[in-house]
Amino acid sequence: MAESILQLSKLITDNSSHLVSLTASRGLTIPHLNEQYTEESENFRKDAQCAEAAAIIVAAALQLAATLSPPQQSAYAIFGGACKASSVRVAVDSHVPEILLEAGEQGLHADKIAAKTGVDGKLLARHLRSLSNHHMFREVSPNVFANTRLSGVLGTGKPVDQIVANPESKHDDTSGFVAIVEQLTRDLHNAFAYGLDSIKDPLGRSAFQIAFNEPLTFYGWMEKPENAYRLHRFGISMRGFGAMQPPDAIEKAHSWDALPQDSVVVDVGGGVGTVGIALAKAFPHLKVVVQDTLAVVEAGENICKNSFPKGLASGRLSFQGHDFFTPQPIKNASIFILKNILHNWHDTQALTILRQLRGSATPETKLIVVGTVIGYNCREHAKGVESVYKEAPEPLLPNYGGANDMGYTMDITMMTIFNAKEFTIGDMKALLEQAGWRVVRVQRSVPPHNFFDPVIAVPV
Ligand SMILES: C[S@@+](CC[C@H](N)C(=O)[O-])C[C@H]1O[C@@H](n2cnc3c(N)ncnc32)[C@H](O)[C@@H]1O
Repeated sequence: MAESILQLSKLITDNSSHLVSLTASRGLTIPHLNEQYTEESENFRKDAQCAEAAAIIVAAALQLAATLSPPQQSAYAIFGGACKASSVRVAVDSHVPEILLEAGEQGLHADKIAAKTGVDGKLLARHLRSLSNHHMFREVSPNVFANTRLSGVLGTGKPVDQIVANPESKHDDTSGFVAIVEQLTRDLHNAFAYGLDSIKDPLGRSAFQIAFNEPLTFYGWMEKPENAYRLHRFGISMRGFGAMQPPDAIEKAHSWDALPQDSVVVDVGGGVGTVGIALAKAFPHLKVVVQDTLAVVEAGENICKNSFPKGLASGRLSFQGHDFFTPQPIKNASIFILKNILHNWHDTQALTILRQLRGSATPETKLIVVGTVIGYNCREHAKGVESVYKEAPEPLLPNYGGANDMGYTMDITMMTIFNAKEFTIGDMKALLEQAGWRVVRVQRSVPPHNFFDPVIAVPV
């Protein structure tokens, strides 16, 4: 026990020195916790060595806390998470991060914050104080609160008057992160309470379906006219997830350069073409086809007419309406991409999607599945699969523990909404094999970029 405390402390001190000297030598800055958040403040983490050192420090600090805190308190922090989510919802729906951005360093009294949106100042102060205990907001003097980096990311950056006058468009033209926060803490939070009911449900309904007494799937529910705001916000939240990934991630996911001239790359369920456009721009020798539902590809084509008209005109990029549960019409693809698709579907439906692609694959076609690969929390690898992943050093959990929690949260979220999952490499191998694909390589990324993990498979 004493030895593990010393090992963890050493990881913290060694990597802190490493991080400080790396950033100094590269002219990068580590932001202060109490600074207002800016996108540029995260620049140091774009350096892979800095990102790794930071991840090790965080993982070690959290493991040290778990080791030394009374277990009841550590457990309380986990099972009491609903209270914190409730406070976040109060803060975000009351536009507190935007109000405090305008208030600046000295902060604002909770009564004045509350007056801007008509909530109760005394109750609001208690929510903000509870969050400030985790450095989300800070109490600069009794009942006076200011932003920190953590509360800053909960704000859209828009003027408060504008949001209050037009709350329905709060998320328009934003990075999408606050749309994710609102979606999770408003709608999905109700569904999370029904996880136990779902795993016991003889009808196999998702927790979402039980909570909302809804026979439709989550997507079907969002398409109801009364959920127009939710559907709109969902689209923006997808952009938010995209923004959390490194911008050149798709370019690094495969040796695109090595593909012969005019190789056909099909992004199946490619949305409005975010990946397709990036690939066609970076690798003009490819022919990229983005497939999705008709309404989505029409929207994508319109976006592309503005952002990349040359791609459309030259035929390097095209959009095609296609239902991925039906036979794949492109029979000469070098690459099929499935990015963030399989985790939305139950295994039986995911299997259909994969089999439709297998049915149209040539012996040389490769399938690239991109999403989160959930790490086992033990040091055991999937046999027969080349895995490009740097495990965290002992005595940390191999997958960086608490420094790498988002994938696990996403997994439970997918279970809650869709009865679906984020895949471990074992799950992925098994599913792909059933559909006639063999996994040959997994390229997992070190936190925080680890929900963009390409899995390469070939036809069996
Ligand atoms: C989570 S989004 C992923 C989009 C994109 N691949 C990305 O990573 O940004 C899932 C996509 O699947 C599309 N989709 C849903 N059902 C589909 C179907 N039956 N056929 C084709 N696309 C579908 C949706 O329209 C949406 O664009």
